[in-house]
Amino acid sequence: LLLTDPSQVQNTTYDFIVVGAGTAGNVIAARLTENPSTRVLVIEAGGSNTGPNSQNIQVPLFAPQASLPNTRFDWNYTTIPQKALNNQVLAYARGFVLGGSSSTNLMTWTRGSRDDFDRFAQVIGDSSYSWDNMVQFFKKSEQWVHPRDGRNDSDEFNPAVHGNGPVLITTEGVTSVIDDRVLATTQQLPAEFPFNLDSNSGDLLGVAWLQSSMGGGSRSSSATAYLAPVLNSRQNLDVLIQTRATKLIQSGSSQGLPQFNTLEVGQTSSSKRFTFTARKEIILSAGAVGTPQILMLSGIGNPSDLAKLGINSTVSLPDVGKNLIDQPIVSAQYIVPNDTATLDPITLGEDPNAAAAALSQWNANKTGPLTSAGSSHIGFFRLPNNSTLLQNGDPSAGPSSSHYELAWQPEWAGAQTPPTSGRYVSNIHVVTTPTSRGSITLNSSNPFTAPIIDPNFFATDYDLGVMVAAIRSALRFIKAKPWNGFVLAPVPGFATVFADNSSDADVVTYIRQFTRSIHHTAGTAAANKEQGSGVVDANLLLKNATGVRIVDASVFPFLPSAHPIAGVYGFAELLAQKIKTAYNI
Ligand SMILES: Cc1cc2nc3c(=O)[nH]c(=O)nc-3n(C[C@H](O)[C@H](O)[C@H](O)COP(=O)(O)OP(=O)(O)OC[C@H]3O[C@@H](n4cnc5c(N)ncnc54)[C@H](O)[C@@H]3O)c2cc1C
Repeated sequence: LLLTDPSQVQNTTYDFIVVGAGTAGNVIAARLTENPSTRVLVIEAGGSNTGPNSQNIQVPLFAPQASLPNTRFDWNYTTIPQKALNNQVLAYARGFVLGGSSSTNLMTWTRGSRDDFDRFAQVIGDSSYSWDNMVQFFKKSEQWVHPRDGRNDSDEFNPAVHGNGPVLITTEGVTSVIDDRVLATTQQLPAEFPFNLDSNSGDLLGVAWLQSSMGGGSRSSSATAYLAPVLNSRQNLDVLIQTRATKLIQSGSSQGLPQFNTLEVGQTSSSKRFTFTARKEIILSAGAVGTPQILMLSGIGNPSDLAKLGINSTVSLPDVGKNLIDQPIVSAQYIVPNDTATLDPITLGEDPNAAAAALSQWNANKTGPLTSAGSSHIGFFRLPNNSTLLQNGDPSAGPSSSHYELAWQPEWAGAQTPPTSGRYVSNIHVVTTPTSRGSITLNSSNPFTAPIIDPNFFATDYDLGVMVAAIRSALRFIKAKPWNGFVLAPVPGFATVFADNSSDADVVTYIRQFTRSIHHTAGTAAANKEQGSGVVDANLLLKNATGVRIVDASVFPFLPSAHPIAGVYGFAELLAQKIKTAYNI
């Protein structure tokens, strides 16, 4: 049942309570309720993924609008001023809707590398998280569907890599004017930019066709793929939306440890509070911002920090909210001939007729330019082994992991103020193995006050150096022969960086002005095998307590050296199985 007010919930006790109907939360809820005798209550702060404006979270090309601040789908967070970015305050998107950030993200689907997951296994102390074991859970979460335009996609992916799960994965719904040029560049410069048929195979490196979580011409989220098919048919599943978990309440002790089986919820700062009890566990899946916030509101964190806000300590776990990892992203744009069929006439608003025609085509049969997620290709790369950036050690998980990512878009994209006309190709650059760490801290003991968010971008010279290297690498790509006569010039704001004699200082100036978050927040309730550090153990159970497990991006001790959501789904599938085994359900 879908419920919108806590007073509508008929029962006060369930087997499991899941906090957050986001990416991971819906996987857990859907898998646990496969057994009809297991009763699950899900609490979600945001609203429905259907209804007013929901086209923005369905149409692939509208994905950048899905996460805009001040919409009903976003938490509307901002960061504290970022010192390394000229003290800019950045928008910090998080999905506030059924499906969480899987309903609002940019849909890029990358698992990461074999070494990324083997490092997880080592740090968490459990071989379940190794690449070889995770493949079955990746496959359990997704399946390949063919691109919307019906073209032959056999040279765009490897079917053996993909599975038979609910999330739909595909390449762009339409081909683009840059596809041939990107592929020709991989042939011309194969040493630096090799072609990779499917970078979800564990071998991440090289340039691949971009895979996105969409199918049938629409976004595929945990709400559409996992929740919607079972929500009305399973009597043992209740989902309460528009309701926030305000704190965990200690219900007693078990095995000499504080036990948390009771959850307090409310709809506004001053509204009545309700409590629900879990017979077995409360599973926090509120994401890398929400989960540490709930823990700290419950007295779980650094006791002296919490005391300053008048919160009594229940469990001392100083790493709650620490170790925030995010990846910085910066874009560059190039001017291409005005008769080029880029996506700009639609996305920049220059041609309202083209935009209207594209929307009616999408409404009629879910085909056409709106079935593009924006990028055509994505590449993951390593610094050269002799790079001075690696002289103090390699922060990546191993030789199959990346240090940076490049992607190419047949349209204007980036933080710069967009023009209203013209045709462009954009290049994005991402540091995928950053060494900077930020934090989530409480601003107040009021659960309806946003926490203090600090991604702490470019706190290390390594991160800044990798971004410079990524931009220089992208320049070698775009200055290669296949782009001659097509890329006419960089946009004026990128001209200094583009110049053959640009200095590193020029590149850094650009980076400081235009870097944004890619919104891959993770690590704020990290899993760790060491006693005395981290927040959860190898089974993702809260340390020094009983009754609480955490399944979301906050448990990643590192980010995969790619986009994280396929890994979040994979972890959630693995944990659903671990929980079923633990309770014999
Ligand atoms: C704009 C944007 C673009 C991104 N692009 C990509 C991409 O292209 N590819 C990729 O791999 N990753 C991308 N990411 C990251 C990816 O989407 C996330 O890492 C992933 O979805 C996180 O899953 P999660 O389960 O940890 O959290 P979420 O999916 O965010 O779920 C958390 C849920 O908990 C709810 N919640 C939070 N607090 C409370 C509370 N107190 N009470 C009740 N409910 C609560 C939230 O409303 C939300 O529904 C992007 C993220 C964003 C925001």
